[in-house]
Amino acid sequence: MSRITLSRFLIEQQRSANLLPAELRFLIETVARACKAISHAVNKGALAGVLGEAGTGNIQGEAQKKLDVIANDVLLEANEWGGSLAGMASEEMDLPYAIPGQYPKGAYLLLFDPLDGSSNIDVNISVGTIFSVLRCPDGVTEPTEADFLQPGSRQVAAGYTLYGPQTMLVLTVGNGVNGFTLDRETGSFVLTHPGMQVPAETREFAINMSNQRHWEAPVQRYIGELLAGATGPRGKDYNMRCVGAMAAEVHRILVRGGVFLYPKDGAERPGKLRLLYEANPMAFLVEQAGGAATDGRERILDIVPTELHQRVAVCLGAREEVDVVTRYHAA
Ligand SMILES: O=P(O)(O)OC[C@H]1O[C@](O)(COP(=O)(O)O)[C@@H](O)[C@@H]1O
Ligand SMILES: [Mg+2]
Ligand SMILES: [Mg+2]
Repeated sequence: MSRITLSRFLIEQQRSANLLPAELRFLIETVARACKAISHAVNKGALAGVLGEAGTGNIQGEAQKKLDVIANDVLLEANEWGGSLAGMASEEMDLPYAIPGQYPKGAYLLLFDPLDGSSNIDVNISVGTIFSVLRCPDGVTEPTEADFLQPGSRQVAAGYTLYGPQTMLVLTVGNGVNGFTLDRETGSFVLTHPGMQVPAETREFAINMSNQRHWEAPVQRYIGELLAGATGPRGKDYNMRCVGAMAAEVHRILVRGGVFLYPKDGAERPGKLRLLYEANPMAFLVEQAGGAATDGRERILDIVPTELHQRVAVCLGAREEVDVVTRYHAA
């Protein structure tokens, strides 16, 4: 069987499905190249002196790891020549980055979480990069924050790269979800997981149980019913898995099913995960794979953002489970 590389796959999408303008294809290939470089840094770990704290903080008051900063720089550098892009926004940058005037300007905006699950990095557990692509509004050459505040339903591409036992890039351009494994010998991402699908039903959930005291009543009720197992209202036993990196949780769901929740955890915080570069791209992927994604009340992709680093509650994965959680919030 001939191997389909990411480049070949993207060219096919451009030609046959007519889904992919050349500019968007270049952009995705550039992001994939940057992720390869991040993967090398992650793999080297202590050998390259990349573990530990950077000694700085981001806009959200979180201490940055060295790899948060390295991954952000790699993505910026790979993309800052412009070409396909008019601007970028990142978890690790307070403000959006407009492509400087001397470079050609493209039609797209790129948003990313350069290193997701960064508390895992020093203990050699999976981390990822999450990205989302929007169209730059017509006539805008110097995008500002307002230009990035588009609902997730307007994404033209989204994906993540998971740096685990294998490095995998999982992508949607609005035509299903496909997974590519990095072949280190050839340096190519190769299509290994075509047409990924989230089964409608599951017996597995992921949530950080240590926040239980902060959850609202509908989430307490839902998780209580799962924990009650076969003798409870759901009539089956559930298993729990929680990696502490959203990219890994979503990957598990895309491969073998499940549901992941990061609910509202206290009056002062609507959730932990960021809407524009975590929840939206993952919601797009999960929906494209036949699953569902809500904040407990509404579809994540319909939320109109008001801030670049806005947080949101997340419930995504198996449609049946997400429907139950969303119904309990409405009750
Ligand atoms: O440790 P907690 O509170 O459960 O948080 C875990 C969540 O936080 C995150 O690590 C946030 O991502 P960052 O590492 O990019 O800040 C998610 O990937 C993960 O689901
Ligand atoms: Mg993250
Ligand atoms: Mg991050």
